[in-house]
Amino acid sequence: VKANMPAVRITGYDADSEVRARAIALGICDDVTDTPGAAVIDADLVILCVPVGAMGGVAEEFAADLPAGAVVSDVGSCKQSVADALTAVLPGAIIIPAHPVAGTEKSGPDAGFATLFKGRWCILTPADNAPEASVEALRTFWQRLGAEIEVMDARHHDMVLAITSHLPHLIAYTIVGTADDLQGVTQSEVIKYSAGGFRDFTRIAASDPVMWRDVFLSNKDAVLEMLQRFSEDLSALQRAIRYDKGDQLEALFTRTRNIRRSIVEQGQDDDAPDFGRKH
Ligand SMILES: NC(=O)C1=CN([C@@H]2O[C@H](COP(=O)(O)OP(=O)(O)OC[C@H]3O[C@@H](n4cnc5c(N)ncnc54)[C@H](O)[C@@H]3O)[C@@H](O)[C@H]2O)C=CC1
Ligand SMILES: O=C(O)C(=O)Cc1ccc(O)cc1
Repeated sequence: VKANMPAVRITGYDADSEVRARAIALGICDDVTDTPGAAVIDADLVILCVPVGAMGGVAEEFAADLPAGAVVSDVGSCKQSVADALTAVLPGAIIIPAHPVAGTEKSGPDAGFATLFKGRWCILTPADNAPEASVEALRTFWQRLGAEIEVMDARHHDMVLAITSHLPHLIAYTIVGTADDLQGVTQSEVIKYSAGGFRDFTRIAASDPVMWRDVFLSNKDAVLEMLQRFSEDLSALQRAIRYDKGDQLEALFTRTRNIRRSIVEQGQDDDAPDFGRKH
């Protein structure tokens, strides 16, 4: 925001006083406050950037100080639970949940950078009664940060992101944990012989534990649905290996290679191991 909209005044609040001090030192906030209420008191737009399980509690803390007409949004990785939590504690407020599908495995104020949202999707999930002018204002805000905008229903968002982002993280956490638990294989061997695929998993598996705990608990239904389908497909592969069905394995691997090729041909990937790319 500082880089793209220098006239916008940014007031920050974080429960951690060290984070508040760092935000000032980095120049990413003009001011920080000691309470959430003081941060929102003259706001046009409030953006909640806390783990998804903490959104409702933070909103409750500033509810009494929120100016009429302010737009309340967020950047959480799942949307229906956030919409429900905010609606419950901010009756009558203009709530437009959002998810910039961009990030890294790093967190904290030092992990941000001005081009993070450039060319990435930002998904808005306004309720049906959200004022059109406010949705358009939030669309313009994210466009000014370089993002491309999609508007969709919160439940649909949660289903799509469950397969494209949440399940890949769950798989990464699992495989790195499984490798670490192996008897008879030392940790140094895992590190020494980790080929590209495993290294990519370790990057994803280094993502913030609290953030991802909250994503899985908050998007439980969609994640469990996708996990069920994934487990069935994995079992089918397991059977194909057990019964030497090489043709089945080859057919699947050919299909998936073609999917990857079509993504690269369309210029929608630069080979970076990053689930946050647009498309
Ligand atoms: N890291 C990523 O790549 C992406 C994260 N998101 C979403 O963005 C949100 C924030 O994630 P990050 O910025 O990565 O995390 P972060 O760890 O950098 O920042 C979260 C901050 O929230 C503060 N906090 C926690 N509970 C609080 C409370 N009750 N009151 C006040 N402050 C509190 C923490 O002290 C921390 O500084 C999450 O909802 C996450 O799902 C969305 C897209 C990408
Ligand atoms: O680091 C990666 O590869 C990511 O996938 C980052 C990311 C994490 C959470 C999101 O909701 C969106 C993007």
